[in-house]
Amino acid sequence: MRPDARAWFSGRTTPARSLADLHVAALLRAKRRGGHRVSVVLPARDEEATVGRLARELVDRWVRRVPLVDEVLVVDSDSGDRTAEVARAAGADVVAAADVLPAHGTRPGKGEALWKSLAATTGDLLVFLDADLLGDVRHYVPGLLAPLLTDPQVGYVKGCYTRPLEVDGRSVPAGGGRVTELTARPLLNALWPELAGFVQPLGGEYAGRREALEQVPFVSGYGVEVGLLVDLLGLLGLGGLAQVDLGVRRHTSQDQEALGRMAGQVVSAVLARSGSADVGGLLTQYRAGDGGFVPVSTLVAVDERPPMVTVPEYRASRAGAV
Ligand SMILES: O=c1ccn([C@@H]2O[C@H](COP(=O)(O)OP(=O)(O)O)[C@@H](O)[C@H]2O)c(=O)[nH]1
Ligand SMILES: O=C(O)[C@@H](COP(=O)(O)O)O[C@H]1O[C@H](CO)[C@@H](O)[C@H](O)[C@H]1O
Repeated sequence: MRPDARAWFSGRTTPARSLADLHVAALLRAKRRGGHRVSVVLPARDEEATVGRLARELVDRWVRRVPLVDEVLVVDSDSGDRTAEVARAAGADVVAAADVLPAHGTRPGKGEALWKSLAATTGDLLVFLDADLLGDVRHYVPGLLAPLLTDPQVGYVKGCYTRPLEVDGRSVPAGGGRVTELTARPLLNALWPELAGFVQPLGGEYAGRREALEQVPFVSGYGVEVGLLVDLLGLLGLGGLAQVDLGVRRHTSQDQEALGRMAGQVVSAVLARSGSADVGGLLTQYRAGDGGFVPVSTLVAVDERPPMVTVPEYRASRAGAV
């Protein structure tokens, strides 16, 4: 690892493996002293099985009992199941991604849901969590907020963790983060070695200051995490980034073909940022059929939304909020 990445890894990685690692009362004081509002955002597509427990725990613990959080918003990303109803019943605010900034239309993808969340929330600090998290994640929100509440130099914080893999309902202790290990990490190490200290560059749990997040584009699909990391490196410098060790992260996993498409989107986002010539953006995978291999092609080209500060309706709403 390059010296700058190693120094960053050593100096900017803090433990938050459980609530025991955190001084929640001090964080609450720091929030009040700084006059912060905190929004937690759950992008959710077809997560009815998991979003309810997660949203309920967040609202009960971090809004009602300990007011570290001011709003929990589930952004319903074109779900076909009861995600919205389940999240609302659990006490979360819910908005359909398609209903936010309707004049700007709607696009599929996680990054679209996250971009829209900037216009549907009020916090100056935002925390993003996947809606398919499993297990005890009580410490995730305070852990991700801690660097933002205690160090004004930090503008963006990524969670890191070990990644058990859930396969057919069985959990194996390692093997998760397949796109990270097989695609994102090799690419990032080659193209932005200063980011080599990030243990989970694609992780879905992160937090940031609105004043930073609103200044960068959001890749509309699964390239959003790698896009944000590279763009916020450019905006804030390595010194403005941090990571917290959240211990373990379990979530519902997708199959290899789906992750292949995800990897295609990540590669497109990286190539677009590395100055590579316009790439085709078409991924062809193969399914084995009785009569031989069947090609299946998917568009993985980068589609991204501009920095939210360039959106007039957003600027107007924020002017009204000041
Ligand atoms: O079009 C999409 C795809 C995914 N997601 C959400 O983004 C998070 C991460 O997606 P997923 O679980 O599919 O990715 P994985 O964690 O398996 O890499 C989850 O909360 C999804 O519901 C979303 O809001 N819109
Ligand atoms: O880190 C990864 O390799 C992928 C896939 O994880 P798994 O192999 O399903 O544990 O998961 C992440 O990547 C996505 C793209 O950036 C994020 O949107 C997800 O939140 C994150 O889970």
